[in-house]
This record gives sequence, structure tokens and C-alpha cells, in this order.
Amino acid sequence: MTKPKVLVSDKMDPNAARIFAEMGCDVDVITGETPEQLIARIGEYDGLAIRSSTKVTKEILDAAPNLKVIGRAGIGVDNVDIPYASSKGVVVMNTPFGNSITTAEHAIALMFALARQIPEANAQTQAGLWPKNGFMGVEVTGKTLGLIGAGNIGSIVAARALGLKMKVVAFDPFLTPERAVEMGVEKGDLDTLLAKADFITLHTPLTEQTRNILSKENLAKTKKGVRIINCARGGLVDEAALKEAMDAGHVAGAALDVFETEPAKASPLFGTPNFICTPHLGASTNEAQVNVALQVAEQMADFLVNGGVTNALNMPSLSAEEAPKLKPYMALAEKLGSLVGQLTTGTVPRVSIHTEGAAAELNARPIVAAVLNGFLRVQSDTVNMVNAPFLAKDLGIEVREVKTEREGDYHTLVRVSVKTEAGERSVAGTLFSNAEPRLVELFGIKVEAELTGDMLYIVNEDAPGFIGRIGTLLGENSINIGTFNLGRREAGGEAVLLLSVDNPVTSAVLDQARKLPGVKKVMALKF
Ligand SMILES: NC(=O)c1ccc[n+]([C@@H]2O[C@H](COP(=O)([O-])OP(=O)(O)OC[C@H]3O[C@@H](n4cnc5c(N)ncnc54)[C@H](O)[C@@H]3O)[C@@H](O)[C@H]2O)c1
Ligand SMILES: O=C(O)[C@H](O)COP(=O)(O)O
Repeated sequence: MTKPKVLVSDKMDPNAARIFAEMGCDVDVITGETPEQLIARIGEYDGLAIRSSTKVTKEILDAAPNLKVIGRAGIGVDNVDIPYASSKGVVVMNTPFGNSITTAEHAIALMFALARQIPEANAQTQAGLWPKNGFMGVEVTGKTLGLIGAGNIGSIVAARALGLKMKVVAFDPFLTPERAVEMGVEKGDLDTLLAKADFITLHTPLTEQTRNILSKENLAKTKKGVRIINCARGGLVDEAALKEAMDAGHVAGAALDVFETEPAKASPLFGTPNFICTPHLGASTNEAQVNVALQVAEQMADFLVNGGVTNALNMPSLSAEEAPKLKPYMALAEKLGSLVGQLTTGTVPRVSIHTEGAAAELNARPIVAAVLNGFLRVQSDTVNMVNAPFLAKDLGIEVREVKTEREGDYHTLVRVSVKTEAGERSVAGTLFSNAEPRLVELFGIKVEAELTGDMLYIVNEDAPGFIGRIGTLLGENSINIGTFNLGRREAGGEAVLLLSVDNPVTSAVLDQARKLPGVKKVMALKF
């Protein structure tokens, strides 16, 4: 088997290359290239490992027909066009915790640097000025820290601030009151935070809701003398408004690790008294860089070599604990989706996935993605688990999930129903020995079959002699039957026959089968 090829295109701890190689990938480390150089190179790679410098644009993705996974050694993925990567079936993963402590520590370091004006005091002292009386600081003890964003990094910052005997007011629409109590912070709305905080620190992603969250208007609502720290993303603070508020003496200090435009080689804020900045160093410690490099390489290699999915942003993750349980269900779901996809013609406005019994206790998202993958594979060769839900949405297909924890006839069951012009049609399957996918119902008829390889699907009138005739036809055409599965609505009624065959059935043989007495429909299927 050829080894997957991975390109590391941003500066990363060497442990990443070591892990890729140890886990069975060929790895090239080529950093600092222009977009044009990357476009010329990317075509041969299955994986791309990045930090924040490489911008993974549409043009790069279009030049990457083999690309299966992009791994971000870090948290923010705003440098990756995720919707476009998803549409191309490329998994995007990050390492959501590896640099959180380090970044939280940088925010605290900047808070102290602001409180005691350390950079300027250092510069003047080293310039021989000994400015003993020029730097009157403030204590942080007893002061209020306004935390905008109380996720991974925000909560570490809050814990450190509480340890420093500060009070913490947090604004985060997704922060539950219980979690706020657990964190020991006061949950408040943005206006309350702005009015109370002596220091404000930002820890949200940059989204339409958070862009310029510290706007001119909101800066005006802050306490006079407030100090602001941004170690999250440029664009959260309106830089021009911040400059005005600092010049007016309303904001006493600001520390930015991140800028709206990076690299920030010029800014009206540069040179402003009590303005401190660092060049996006939040994640730059040995510890964090080793963490994220090891983690991204392990995740990407696991995906490329074993199909494991961890920390993917555009695909349901499969934890080590869930994966063994979910994998046979995903195989079953994909086969059922493929079966209805192959047997259905015309537009399908709705696909419903119903899990029953043991299946209903599982994470439904990978099962749903697998059904859609199987269903849409019939119309697109490039569909996969990542892009299938997006493609379904683009096609206007409503996807419904239903769970029934109570067991029915089977201890575990997955049913896939599609709404068609002819009405609702459904197929259902179970797992034998919790591992082997089996079809158990096809359009209302009980039939037990393994969906595998080349198959022949026949609908006929239940009548004596039919099985002999079809067997003879296939035999005369040297087609060996592997399995033979029969079901019928009632004696003498509509019957279905699902045969697995050792070689594909030609259209000439399909035509002959259609001419057999009592035959209503004949189709070749492939799984
Ligand atoms: N400076 C650096 O080098 C550096 C390093 C690591 C992470 N980061 C950045 O720090 C940020 C936070 O990272 P994290 O790991 O804590 O992310 P996270 O996803 O764990 O937390 C983000 C929090 O922001 C909250 N949030 C979302 N929208 C909000 C809104 N409108 N108002 C208030 N809160 C909102 C979310 O509910 C969540 O709790 C990210 O932008 C990340 O890219 C920067
Ligand atoms: O989102 C992140 O992880 C940080 O912004 C770190 O970015 P970096 O890897 O480019 O230092």
C-alpha cells in the first residue's frame, strides 16, 4: 500500500514530522512558500498540516485533488475556507486544547504588563533614565476582570484571575448559570461587564457577532481607566476606536497580541502611551508547540492511515470509545442509504433516519452522515462523509432524525425512509452479533440479506417455477450466485429477490431477466 503524503507548510515543532513518519506517512516540511508555490506543490499531498500562516483558499483547495485532511496545529481555523473544504470532502481538524494554558498565561502576562507598564519601564531603564517616579501602577487584587468569552481559554484565565483575588464578570451567551457558578464567576450581559470591569480580556472566535465587539460605542460604555487585553483574534476590538479612546484618556491601557491585519507592520496604535503589543505570540511556548504538533500529527495520521476522526470541525468526531461501536452502524447506514439511493428515481425532498433499540443510544450524527453518503454516492463520485450533509442541504433535501429507544422486533435497527413522488419508501437493517450489517426489510417486505458486492434486485409475482428460471438464466450466462434472499408480501403476491453474484450482470442479461414471466422489475446493484 502506498503511504499517505503529508505536507507541513508552517513552522511546527519537529515532533510533528517524527510522528507522521512513525505512523506510516511520508512527510515533507516546506515552510514559507508563496501561495503560487503551494498551489504548484499541493496536488501530490493527502494531508496538509498548518498553523496560522498558510491561508487555505479556494485556489489551493482546487489545486489539491488528493487532499483528504487539513490539520491545524492550534485552535483558530479562520485561515481555512472550511465551507469550500467541506464541499470538496476535505476534513478540517484542529487541536482545541493544546495551547489553551499557554494563551491564557499570555493574557495574564499582558494584564500585569499593563498594570505595571513593564515594557516602557524596562525600555527607559535600559536607556539609562532610571525613571523611578514615572511609573505608578495599579494592583490587580480586588479588581474586576471582564471576561468576554468563557470557553477553554477564557475559563483558564478566569481561574488564574480568581487565584489573583480578582472578581470575574463573564459575558458569553453560551455560558450556563450552572457553569458560571462552577467557574466561580458572575455571569453578566455585555453592558454590565463593560460598566464593571477594570480589565477586559477577550477570548472568543471572530464571528459576525463578535467582530468589533469592543466598538466605539461599547468602548464608551466602559469604566474610565479600563485596561483591555486581546489574545484571541484581531477584529474583536475596533483598533481606530481604541486609539481614540486611549488618546482621550478614557482607556488607560491596551495590550494586543492579535491584529485585524497580520502581520501588523504599521498601526495607528504603535507608539501610543500604555499600548503594548506582541506579534501573535499567544501560543508560542515550547510546551504548547510540542502539544499541538504531536496532537495534529497523531490526529491526521490516524485519519489517513486508520480512518479515525478526532477534533474535526466539519465532520462528526468518533472518539476512541465510540468508534468501535459506531463503525458497524456506519457501514450498515451507508449500505441502507446506498440501497435506497440506487432504488429511488426522481427528486427526494426528504430522507429520514430512524434508529431503534440499541442504535438509538448512539451518537446519531455519524450514522446520519453515513446514510447520506451512501444515498448521494449514486449521483456523485466525490461525495463522502464530510460533504454529504452539505450536498444534501444544497440539493434541498430535508434530513430528519428519529430515535426510539424501545426495542421493536430487533434489538437494534436503523431504518432509512425517503419521500418520493410515489410516497414514502423505507428500508431497514440490523447488526448480527453487533457487527455484521444485514438488511431485514425492503419497501415493506421482510427480506434478510447481506448487502455486498454486485447484486441483482428483482421484483416479481410470487409463482412456482420462477426461482428455477432465474437460476437457469444466470447459470447459462456463467454468472455464479453467492447468496439468494427472498421475501414476499403474501403468498402469490409481490415478491423480491436479492441475489449476490460473483461477477457484474451485463445489461443483456438484465434484459433477458426482464422478459421472464411474472417479472416486474430488474436492477443491478453495487455495494
Ligand atoms: N493569540 C493566540 O495565539 C491564540 C492562541 C489560541 C487561541 N486563540 C484564539 O482564542 C480564541 C478563544 O479560544 P478558545 O479555545 O477559548 O475557544 P472556545 O471555543 O473554547 O471558546 C470561545 C468562547 O467564545 C464564546 N462566544 C462565542 N460567541 C460569543 C459572543 N458573541 N459573545 C461572547 N462569547 C462568545 C463561546 O461560547 C465560547 O465559550 C479563539 O479565537 C482562538 O483562535 C488565540
Ligand atoms: O488559534 C491559535 O491556535 C493561535 O492563534 C495560535 O496561532 P499560531 O499557531 O499561528 O501561533
